[in-house]
Amino acid sequence: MTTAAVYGTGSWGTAFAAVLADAGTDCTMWGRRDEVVDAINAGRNDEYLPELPLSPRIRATTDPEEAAAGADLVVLAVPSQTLRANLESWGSALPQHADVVSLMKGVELGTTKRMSEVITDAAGVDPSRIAVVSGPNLAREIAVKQPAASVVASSDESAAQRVADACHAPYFRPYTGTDVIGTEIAGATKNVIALAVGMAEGLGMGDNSKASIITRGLAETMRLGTALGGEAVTFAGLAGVGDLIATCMSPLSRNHSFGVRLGQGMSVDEVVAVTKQTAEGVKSATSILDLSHRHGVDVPIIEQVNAMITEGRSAQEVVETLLSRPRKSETD
Ligand SMILES: NC(=O)c1ccc[n+]([C@@H]2O[C@H](COP(=O)([O-])OP(=O)(O)OC[C@H]3O[C@@H](n4cnc5c(N)ncnc54)[C@H](O)[C@@H]3O)[C@@H](O)[C@H]2O)c1
Ligand SMILES: O=P(O)(O)OC[C@H](O)CO
Repeated sequence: MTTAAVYGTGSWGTAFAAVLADAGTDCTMWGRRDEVVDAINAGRNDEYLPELPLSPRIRATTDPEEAAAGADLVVLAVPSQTLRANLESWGSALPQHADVVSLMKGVELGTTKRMSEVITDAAGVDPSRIAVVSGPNLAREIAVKQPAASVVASSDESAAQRVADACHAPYFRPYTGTDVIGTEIAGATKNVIALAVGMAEGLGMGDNSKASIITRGLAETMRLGTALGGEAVTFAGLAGVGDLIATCMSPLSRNHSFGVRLGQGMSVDEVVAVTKQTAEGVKSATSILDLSHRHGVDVPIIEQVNAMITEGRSAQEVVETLLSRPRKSETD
C-alpha cells in the first residue's frame, strides 16, 4: 500500500488528499498554519473546502519531516511562485526513494522554469521520479466526488503508473502519459487564457467571443508547448483542451473569476484584495510571456493579459488591440 505526504493544505492539496484516501492511500498533509492543520485533524478543512468531510486516512502536521516519514509518494500543492523557497526550506526532508507529484500550474518568475524543473533544481529530485497531475480538476467539484479524469505525466512510464495507481478513485480516472513539458505548459497557460475569457465575460461579451478566445488561446498554448518540446497531441487531451474548457467556462475557477472582475472595471490590486485563493495566471502571465519571447513564439492574448496585469491596461483597450491586429492565416 502507498503512503503519501501532501505538502499544501489549500483547495487542491486537500481535495487531492481526499482522492488519494478514496483510492486507499493514507496521507499526511503538511501545512504552515496550526489552525488549518488542527481543522484537518478534526475532519474538515473549514477554510478551503468546508463541504468535504475528510477520511480518517488523512491527518495533518506543521512539521515537514513528520509529514514525510514513511512516505513513498510526495505530493506538492503550494502556490507555484513559493515552490522554490518551500523546497529550499524543507526539501531535504523528502524521502530519497519517493515519487514526487506536482499538482501546480505555473511557470516560475525570473527563471521561466516549469514546476518539475524547479523540483529538480531546488530539491535534487531526478526527473524520472517526478510526475505531473493535470486536467479539468476544479477542486470544489472533485471534493463532492463528481467524476473527472486527469493526466499523470512522467518521463518514466512506470512512475506515472505508480502515481495513477495511488490516485485512481471511483470518481477520479487518471490516464498516464510521458509528455511532461506539454502537460505543464498546458496547465500553466490555460490560467492566463481563463483570465482573458473572464475579462470578456465581465465586459458583457457572449459565448462566441469566449469560444474565440479559448480557441486562439489554445493555438498560442500549442505553439509555445511544441516549441519547448511538448507533443501536439497533449494539447488536444485532458491537460490541454479539457482543462482549458473547465477553467475558462466555470464560475468555480479562480482565474476565470479574477478575469470577470477585471472586465467589470476593477483594478488588479482591487481584485487581489478580495481574492483569498491562488489565481496562478496573474503571476505566471509574465513568466509565460518571457518564456515565449525567449523561444520566439507569438502569444498575443497572453501579451495583452500581461499588459492588463503589469501596466494597468483596461479590458476595453486589450480587446481593441487584439481585434485590430493584421489579418493572418489561422494555422500560422
Ligand atoms: N484549486 C483547484 O481547483 C486546482 C486544481 C488543479 C490544480 N491547482 C493548482 O494547485 C496549486 C495549489 O492551488 P490551490 O488551489 O490548492 O491553492 P489555494 O490558494 O487553495 O491554497 C494554497 C495553499 O498554499 C498555502 N500557501 C500560501 N503561501 C504559501 C507559502 N509561501 N508557502 C507554503 N504554503 C503557502 C496556503 O496557505 C494554502 O494552504 C496551484 O498551482 C493551482 O494552480 C488547483
Ligand atoms: O481555480 P483555478 O482557476 O485555479 O483552476 C483550477 C484548476 O486548475 C482547474 O483544473
